[in-house]
Amino acid sequence: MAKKIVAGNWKMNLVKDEAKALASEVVAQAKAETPSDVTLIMGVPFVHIAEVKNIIGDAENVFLAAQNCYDKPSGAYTGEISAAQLKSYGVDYVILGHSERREYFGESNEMLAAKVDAVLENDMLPIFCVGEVLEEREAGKQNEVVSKQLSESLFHLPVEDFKKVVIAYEPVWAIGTGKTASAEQAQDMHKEIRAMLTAKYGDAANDISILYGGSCKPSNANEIFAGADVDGGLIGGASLAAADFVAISKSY
Ligand SMILES: O=C[C@H](O)COP(=O)(O)O
Repeated sequence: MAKKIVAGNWKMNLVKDEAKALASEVVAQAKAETPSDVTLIMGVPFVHIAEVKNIIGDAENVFLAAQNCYDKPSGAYTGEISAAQLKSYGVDYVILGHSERREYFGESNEMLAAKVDAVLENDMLPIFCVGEVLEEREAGKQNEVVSKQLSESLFHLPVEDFKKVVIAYEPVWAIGTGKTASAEQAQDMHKEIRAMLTAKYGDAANDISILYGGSCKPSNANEIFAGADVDGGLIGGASLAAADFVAISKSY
C-alpha cells in the first residue's frame, strides 16, 4: 500500500529566524496532531537545511527535503549542491523536476533522470514532479505530457529503485494561482499515472505514493485526498503556516 505523505515546499521563502520558527512550530504541532500513519516532510531552501535538521531532531514523523540538487558527485560546478552534500546533512528526500525548475532553470527530462540517479545513489528518496501547463490541458494533452515526463526521467530505473520514488502530480495552472484542480480532475490524473506506472512496473505501482500539488489547503485537502489514487499532497503556500500545514496532514 502507498504511504500517506504530506510534503511542504517552502520554495524561496523565509530568512533564518523565520525558518527556525516555522520548523519548530511544525515539529511541535505534528507531534501532537499528525496521525502516526502520515509522513510529514518539510522541503526547505538549502541554507536552512542544517538548522531545520537540528530542530527535527528525533521527531518520528517529520522528515527533511531539499528542493533540488545537482547530478554530478563533486567538482568545479560553482553554486551547485551535490546529492552527497545533502545526504551528509541528513536530508531524507529531494524534490526534483518541480515545474518552476523546468520553466525558469531549463531542467529537461534528461537532466532530471541524472538527478534522480544521483539522489538514489546517495540513499535519499526523490519526490519527482510531473504536470502539464494550461495550454496542454486545454488541448487535452495532459496524459501525453505526463507520460513523457515519467518515461524519460524514471523508466530507466530497475523496479527496486523505482519503488523508492514518490510522484507529485502538479498541474502547473493550479500552482500558486488559487485555482485548484477539482477532486475529480486530480483523481482522474492520478489514476492515469498509476496505470502508466503499472504498465511499466506491474504491482509495484500500487506502493508508489502519488501526491497532488496545486493550491492545496486545509479547506480543500479533505476532498482531494478522498481520491482512491491520491496519497497526499505537495503543498506550497499553505506549508508556510504551521497550523495550515499540520491541518492538511489530518485531512485523510
Ligand atoms: O510544490 C508545491 C506546489 O508548487 C504547489 O504550490 P501551491 O500550494 O502554492 O499552489
